[in-house]
Amino acid sequence: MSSFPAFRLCGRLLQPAPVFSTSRISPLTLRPRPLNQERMASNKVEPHFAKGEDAAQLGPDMQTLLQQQGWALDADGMGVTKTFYFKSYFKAVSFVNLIASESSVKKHHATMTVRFGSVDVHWTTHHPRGLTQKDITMARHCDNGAGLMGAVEAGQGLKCGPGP
Ligand SMILES: C[C@H](O)[C@H](O)[C@H]1CNC2=NC(N)=NC(=O)C2=N1
Repeated sequence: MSSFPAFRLCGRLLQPAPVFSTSRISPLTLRPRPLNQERMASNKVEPHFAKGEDAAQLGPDMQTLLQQQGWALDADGMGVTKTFYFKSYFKAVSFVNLIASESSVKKHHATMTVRFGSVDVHWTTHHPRGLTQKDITMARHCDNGAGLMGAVEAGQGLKCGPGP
């Protein structure tokens, strides 16, 4: 049990975690193991295109998404993810509905997490497994839709603050 005080933010119980805990110390090296993010950054993940996709054609479009549009590969390179930020919860939900509408048309559906002022979006293709043209098309649709909904830069989105 932690001896640090716990408090609530946005309904979540927050407990400060020590930077290094003994469970993260390797008995062999006595050095802390890297945090998840560090591990992912040092492990270069490559896009994994689904069987039957033209990787030579999709590759450059994928690189544009990753290098210029703020998308990131997920841990196994089978999907792409991006967080969109909004000034209101209503805008965030409207953005989700915009994507949901196009998803019905294209029969391709994102995993989306709506927060107070942001939406996490993840695209992947299940059959065949990997990244496809559909994921790229829908990711672009998200970028266009975010523009229409007045998405803002990270840090400018609506944040959960202390109540009155
Ligand atoms: C039959 C139906 O079209 C498929 O199951 C669709 C549904 N929506 C989907 N959405 C996404 N993101 N990936 C898929 O592989 C997928 N498959």
